[in-house]
Amino acid sequence: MKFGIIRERKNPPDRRVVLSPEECQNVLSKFPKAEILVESSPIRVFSDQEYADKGLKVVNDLETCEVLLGVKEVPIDALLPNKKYFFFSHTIKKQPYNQELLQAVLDKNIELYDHEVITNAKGARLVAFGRYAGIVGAYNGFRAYGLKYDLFQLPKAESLLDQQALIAELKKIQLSNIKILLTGKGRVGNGAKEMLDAMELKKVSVSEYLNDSFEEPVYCQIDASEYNKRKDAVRGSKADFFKNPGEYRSDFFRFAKVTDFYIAGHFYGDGAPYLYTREDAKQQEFKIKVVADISCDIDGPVASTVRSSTIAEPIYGYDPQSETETDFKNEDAIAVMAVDNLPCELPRDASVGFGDAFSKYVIPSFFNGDKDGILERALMTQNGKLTQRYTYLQNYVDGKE
Ligand SMILES: NC(=O)c1ccc[n+]([C@@H]2O[C@H](COP(=O)([O-])OP(=O)(O)OC[C@H]3O[C@@H](n4cnc5c(N)ncnc54)[C@H](O)[C@@H]3O)[C@@H](O)[C@H]2O)c1
Repeated sequence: MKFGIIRERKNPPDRRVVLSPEECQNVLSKFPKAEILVESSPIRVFSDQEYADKGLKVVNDLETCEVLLGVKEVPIDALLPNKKYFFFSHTIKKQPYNQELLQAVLDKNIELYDHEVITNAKGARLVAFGRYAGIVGAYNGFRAYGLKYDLFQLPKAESLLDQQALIAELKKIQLSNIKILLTGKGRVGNGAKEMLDAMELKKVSVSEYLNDSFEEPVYCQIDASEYNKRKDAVRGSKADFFKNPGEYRSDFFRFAKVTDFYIAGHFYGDGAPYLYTREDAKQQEFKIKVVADISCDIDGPVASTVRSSTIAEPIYGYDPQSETETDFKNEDAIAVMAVDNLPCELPRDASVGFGDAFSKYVIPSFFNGDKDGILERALMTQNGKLTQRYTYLQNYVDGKE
């Protein structure tokens, strides 16, 4: 089986890669029937030379490969017909901007495996960049906090080598006894938690967070059952909330009243209540003044996120009273960090972590007859048609929605 590591071609340039030079070596040593070619790239976080140094062939043409591995969407004119491709196609939610891409995939008889739908039998995702979004998002949030109050100036994450370098910077800062709230206990939430723990911040329970005062900065990590409650006052649960989000209302305001810096790392499901609305943010008691919104749902559950921001310009201000954007340093402004491609700021670590999971869960499937069904579940297109699991995209492909 011949794999090809493709060059990323999307703009702005993405420096990440599915398999690092070391991970390629691991794959080759574990699977004697595997071959890997690497398409030359001037922007990849690992240089052509780093691959060559590990004995890999760096080429300009992947025509002889059967399986092509990439991260971001492949531009239509760069798609090679009749190949198996892995990348994030951003089509499973019928995203309008990638409708033509999915049509082209079908026209070119490509077998598309989307990273987002690589799952185990229970439906849990197996390969993702979320942890790195959490790591960078928490860091960027502290950076925003320092800039808003002119307390300290952290360098941009993208200028630092890896997670350890980010942690080293965070350890230098002095914080007063602020309260930091973190929502989400999945990949993103726990990535952010890694950073808070590395800073040796004290973790407190919900009741301590809401009721007590501290002599040092503290944080509290909460999940859906803590920031939502059932409308009928019956005791709810996370599982019940996932099933019946419409039966719940937000219970976030009690946290908003005591929080200085909020890190949003939850998933927001359709039909769930907003954590805080524009009205909530207008209230005198609403205390939050810095938000690192890693979840980054626009104009929705975290109302101050009126747009996403960019790695180049990561912070903007939201004025709750006028509901408009303003200078984030203004006294009444909420400083918002809502970068939607955070893992790109830590391309080396993100690629290593992603590749580790990819070679553990996906590569073996090519050599064991896909005994766990991983390839079968992730395969979206075959023989110029959507596979059974993805026929719900037919109207989208036909241009009817
Ligand atoms: N800004 C970025 O660059 C970036 C990068 C990656 C992911 N994200 C976003 O971060 C969010 C979290 O991603 P993740 O990988 O941590 O997800 P995850 O599935 O690993 O964790 C989701 C968390 O949200 C909670 N949750 C609340 N309501 C939920 C619901 N209805 N369904 C499922 N979970 C629910 C879960 O309990 C859990 O704590 C997603 O919205 C994702 O799009 C942003």
